[in-house]
Parts: sequence; structure tokens; C-alpha cells
Amino acid sequence: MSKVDLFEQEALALQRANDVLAMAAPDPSAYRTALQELVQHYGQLMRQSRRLISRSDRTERELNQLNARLQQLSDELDYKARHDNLTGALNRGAVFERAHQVLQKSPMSLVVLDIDFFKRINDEFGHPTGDAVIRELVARLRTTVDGVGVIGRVGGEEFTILLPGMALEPAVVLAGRIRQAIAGERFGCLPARPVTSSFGVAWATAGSDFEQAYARADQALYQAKRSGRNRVESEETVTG
Ligand SMILES: Nc1nc2c(ncn2[C@@H]2O[C@H](COP(=O)(O)OP(=O)(O)OP(=O)(O)O)[C@@H](O)[C@H]2O)c(=O)[nH]1
Repeated sequence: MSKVDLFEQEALALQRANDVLAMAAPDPSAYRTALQELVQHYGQLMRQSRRLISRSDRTERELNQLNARLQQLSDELDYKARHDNLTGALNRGAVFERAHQVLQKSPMSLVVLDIDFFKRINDEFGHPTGDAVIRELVARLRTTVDGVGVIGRVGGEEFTILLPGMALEPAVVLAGRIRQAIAGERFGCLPARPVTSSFGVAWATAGSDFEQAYARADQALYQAKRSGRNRVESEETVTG
């Protein structure tokens, strides 16, 4: 297939002008014709170049906007993959990942908590009220652990709070404050009855296995449930 020369007309005009220049004694009208032709093609080239430049500027702006939108969508996807969409807390996968990262560098305490008799709340007041209770509970967790802990929703009505660098004793004290922040004041979405939670607290050394610490906290939580609920137990108070 023969190649199309986009500048065929311009090349011909240039060739004719060169031919005139090469003549030993050209006729002035030949100069004039060649110059006119060159002026016409040169003007045309300038107009087309301006159009192309402005089109390419527009395309670049559109591409930049598309790139920014793509980045925004990718950030949104990343956020959704790591957060629980009911509460905005980290989801189970993300909070476990964060725990592993923390334990690579420092020790930490962790609190697991579970809303007491949550099934009854759903059964008596409906699932939407149950959802509202979960949201309001996370809002209270945020107010209490703001800046100190990382909140994750690890199950339907079960949450974990990572407390990087915090020893077991202050973590138990903090869990007591969270317990009080939940049980101490009726929920706006459920004024008819109090909401309470049970807590288990454990401590993990730097470099240790998070799953094992989580199991110890879970055992303590189980003990808190068995001992009457609305209370805090730590791995040190677990009796087996
Ligand atoms: N509204 C709502 N309910 C949920 C959600 N996820 C789990 N649940 C409910 O949470 C309830 C958990 O009930 P159980 O595991 O029996 O525990 P519980 O009633 O809280 O009792 P204890 O933990 O022993 O105090 C179940 O009825 C689930 O359907 C959710 O996202 N929204």
C-alpha cells in the first residue's frame, strides 16, 4: 500500500519555489507565482497547526480529568474494600492486617467487645433499629478511643479495638470507660432500654502472633458473657 503524503501540496509548492530559485534568470512573474503559492500554503499550515494545538490542549485537559476521576474511583474502591459500610470502621480483614503491621514493630493491647443480647434488640425493635444501634455504638467507641485506638468491626455485633503500645492494665481501664460510655446513657435510636456490651482484653508482645492474642481476648470476652455480661475481663482474669 502506498504511503499518503499529508503535505503533498505543500511539498509541491516548495519544489516549485526551489525550481524558480534555481533558474539562472527567472521571470519576475515566476517569482511572484511561487511566492504567492508559498504564502497561501504557509498560512494554511499555520491555521491547521493552531487548530491541532488547541485540540491537543483540550485532549490533555480531558485526559487529566479522566485520570483524576480514575484515581478517585480507585481510592473509593480501596476504601470500600477496607471498611465496613454500615459504620465506616475497618472491616475484619483490614483490622487484622493493621494488627499484623503494628506487631511487627511494637507491642499492643487489644479489646474485643460484643453487644449483649443483640438478637433480642433485633427481634423486639426490628433489624433497622439493630443497625442504628451498631452505628451509634461505633460513634461512642470513636469518641472514647479517638486518637489512641484503631476500631474494627470483626463480626455482626462484634468489634475489636487495637491499642498500639498500650500495656494491659491501662487497656483494661480504657475498656471500662468504653463500657460505661455505652451502658451509661440510653441510645438515641433505642431510648426504650439500655444497650450494654461485654469486653475481653489481651496483650501481645512485639513480634508475637496476633491470632493467638485475639483468641485470648476472645476467651476473656466469653468469660465476661458467662459472668453476667456488661463487664470487662482480661486474659489475666480468665479462669479457664
Ligand atoms: N441489625 C443487625 N443485626 C445483625 C447484624 N449482624 C449480625 N446481626 C445479628 O446479631 C445477632 C447476634 O446474636 P447472637 O450471636 O445470638 O448473640 P446475642 O443475642 O448478642 O447474645 P450474646 O452475645 O450472648 O449476649 C443475630 O441475631 C444476628 O442476626 C447487622 O449487621 N445488623
